[in-house]
Formats: sequence, C-alpha cells, structure tokens
Amino acid sequence: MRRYGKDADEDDIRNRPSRRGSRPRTRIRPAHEDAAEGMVLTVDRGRFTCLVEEGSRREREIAAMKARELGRKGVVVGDRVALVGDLSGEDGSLARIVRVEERDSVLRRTADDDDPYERIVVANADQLAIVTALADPEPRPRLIDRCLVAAYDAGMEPLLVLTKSDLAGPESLLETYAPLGVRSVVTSRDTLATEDAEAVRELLRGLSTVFIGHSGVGKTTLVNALVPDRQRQTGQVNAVTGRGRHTTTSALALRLPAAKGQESGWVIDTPGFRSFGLSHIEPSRVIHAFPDLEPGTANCPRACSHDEPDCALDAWVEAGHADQARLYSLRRLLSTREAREGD
Ligand SMILES: Nc1nc2c(ncn2[C@@H]2O[C@H](COP(=O)(O)OP(=O)(O)OP(=O)(O)O)[C@@H](O)[C@H]2O)c(=O)[nH]1
Ligand SMILES: [Zn+2]
Repeated sequence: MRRYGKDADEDDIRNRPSRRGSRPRTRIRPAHEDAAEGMVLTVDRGRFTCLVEEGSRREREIAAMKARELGRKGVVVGDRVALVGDLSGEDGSLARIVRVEERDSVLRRTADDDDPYERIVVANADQLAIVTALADPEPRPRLIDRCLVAAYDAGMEPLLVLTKSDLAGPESLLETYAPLGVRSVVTSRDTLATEDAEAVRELLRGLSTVFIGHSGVGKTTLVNALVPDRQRQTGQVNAVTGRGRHTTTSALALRLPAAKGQESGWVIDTPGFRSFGLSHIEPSRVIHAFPDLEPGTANCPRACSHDEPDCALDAWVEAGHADQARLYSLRRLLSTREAREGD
C-alpha cells in the first residue's frame, strides 16, 4: 500500500522532476522491484544493521544507509525495508534502504509530556515487556501504568516481568494488575540461568517483544539470560558500524535462541529509554484494550475524558455490563497522561 502522508512521496517529486512540467506523475514506482527484503536490527547514527534472507542458509547481517529518496522518513528498529546495492555483508559493504514497508504497530514516545515532538521508537513489535523489580528499587506502579497506556495505545500486548523475587514477593503488585488481565512472570537472578529464563522465553516465542525498565531493575541481567549470545550478537552488529559494544543508544533487536523446530522470537532492548511521555495518547485507542467497557462509551458526551460526571461508563458498570474494578483501572491508566513529578 502506498502512503500519502506528509513525508511519503514529496521526496521523489523532488528527485525526479518531470521534463514536461506539470504533467501528472504516476505514483507507481517501477524502480527497485528487485530489491531485497530486510529487517532493521539496529540504528546507530544514520547507519542501519539489517538482517536479510532471514531463516535461510544465506541469512546475514548487512550495513545500510537510507537512500536519498527516502528523505526525512524515519527508519527504526523492527522496520521491514527494501534494500539495494551491495548486499554482501562483507567488511566495508554498504547497502541502501529504498523503501520502508507499512508498519503493523508503532511504539511512540515523546521525550516528556510537554514535548510535542513524537518519535517512533520501534516498529512492528507485538509485545511490551515492562520490567519491574519487586524491591531495590521499589516498584513504581504509576510508571507501570504509564507503560501499560503506551502499550495499549501502540496496539501491543503488555507483559509484566517482575524481577528480584528473592528480595520481595509479587503478591500485592499482581493483585493491583489482576483486573487488567495483564500477563506476568516472576524471576530472580539465582534461577534465571535455569528455569526462569525458559519460562520467560515461553511467553516470547514467535513474537517481537520490546523490553523496557527503569534503571537498576535488572533488565540487563534478564536480557543477558534470555539471549546468552547477546555479546556475540551485539559484537557483530558493532563490527559493522565500527564502534564499541556499549555505545548503542537506540533500540536493538536480538534473536531468542530456540531449539530445533521451535519458533524463535525477538527481544528488542531499549538502552537509555526508561519511560514514556504520553501527551500523544488517544483515550479511544486505550479503551480499545478494554473490550468490555468500550461499548459503554457509546452514550458518552463528545470528546469525553471518561473521567467526568457525564461519562456513561458509570451507568454501564452499574447496569452490570462490566466490573467496577475494570473501570477503576481504566480511569487510573487514563489519569497517568497528566505528568507528575517523578515520572
Ligand atoms: N537481588 C537481586 N539482584 C538482582 C537481580 N537481578 C539483577 N540484580 C542486580 O541488580 C542490579 C541492576 O541490575 P542490571 O541488570 O544492571 O539492571 P538494569 O535494569 O539493566 O539497570 P541499568 O544497567 O541501570 O540500565 C545489579 O547489581 C544486579 O546484579 C535479582 O533477581 N535479585
Ligand atoms: Zn466517557
């Protein structure tokens, strides 16, 4: 499908001026029909690492840059792209990204709540793993709520990963999130090497999952346990860009190990990305994640915040169509859109 958005086609208009002036341009672009498909694994200062011929014996990572005709269109981790040029993946080779395929999902963020400039962080991810320590540092439910809102807004399934269970129990947190029906898994460092990593991997199979967590919650420990050859994977990536292992600040896609015949999956790590500014969130997209409540909004006033006296959801719940705890949870989530100290 072609996109007619602001940054879609203006660039080839500029690059391919018509000799006959105002002759209407065809929107069919015959060039690059032979382009290879790839998936973006990392982005580092204008250089992209892409995986091509995924799943075949010729699968390889190649370095690429954006073709000029893409103009300012963003290319992010998880994007499926079309590549031309030197696809060998050999040292010093560089391909060009000539097209970004339509995205199934986009995880966005603004740097903070009053920042109007919204960035897409990851494309085509299915799941958002919200990593929270049960202690040291203390869980921050409001932060979890903000991550949930971001997941629902993006059309991604949330997953709570509760770490450091050797320090505190998960009961009260799990109780808070029970009405939301969020999937969860509890881990501790001592058992991560054995049963825990496999339990988490089970929830990631066949999916592309973005991991987010506040500093110190044990996200690195967790991701390293899930992807034991991470060092190799990231080392390889940076051999291409020629930079050190720890300099990547953008998201980074890592493949989950899988036994033969088992489906794999992608772990997308997000170094230095710890929370979400939520100013761009649409309440209607969040309510979409509450199919039991959504029909109850039919009688709401226009542009209802769903947290005002005329909101029809109270009557909907009183009539027994949905659970009070669900409405309470929805309102709590929607209220996180207002920034507060410490977010
Ligand atoms: N007690 C306990 N400590 C843990 C556990 N998992 C990780 N830690 C410790 O918590 C600290 C932070 O772990 P990291 O994995 O570096 O946490 P992170 O979320 O990546 O934090 P940043 O590196 O700041 O992004 C380290 O000292 C870990 O050894 C756990 O299950 N139990
Ligand atoms: Zn309402």
